[in-house]
Amino acid sequence: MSKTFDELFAELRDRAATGQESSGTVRALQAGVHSIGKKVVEEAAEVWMAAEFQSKAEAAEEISQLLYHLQVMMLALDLDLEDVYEYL
Ligand SMILES: N=c1c2ncn([C@@H]3O[C@H](COP(=O)(O)OP(=O)(O)OP(=O)(O)O)[C@@H](O)[C@H]3O)c2ncn1[C@@H]1O[C@H](COP(=O)(O)O)[C@@H](O)[C@H]1O
Repeated sequence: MSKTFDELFAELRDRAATGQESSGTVRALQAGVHSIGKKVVEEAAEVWMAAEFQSKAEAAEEISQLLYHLQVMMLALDLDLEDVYEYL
């Protein structure tokens, strides 16, 4: 089911609060900022490649994954949406 950026962030914050390792988000947070940072860079590169060489739908999927990993990084840094929106 699709969701908005804000809805995903609320869901990930709830997942983090449970601490259940069945959640990939919890495992990513346990792995830490260095590991999350590598995923951000990896997904950013996949967005670039999809934009240049793949379909719009594939680019959209890669963009969604990059947004997810950016949100995980925000949680790792204890940043709220407002902390980021302030700069938009
Ligand atoms: N939207 C996402 C989402 N986007 C991307 N990802 C992660 O990003 C990975 C995609 O990376 P790649 O395409 O590079 O695939 P991969 O290299 O095979 O993945 P890894 O081996 O690195 O895990 C996926 O395997 C997920 O781990 C996501 N993981 C979770 N969500 C959503 O987050 C919510 C919480 O999920 P859980 O924490 O897993 O319960 C749910 O609504 C999920 O739909």
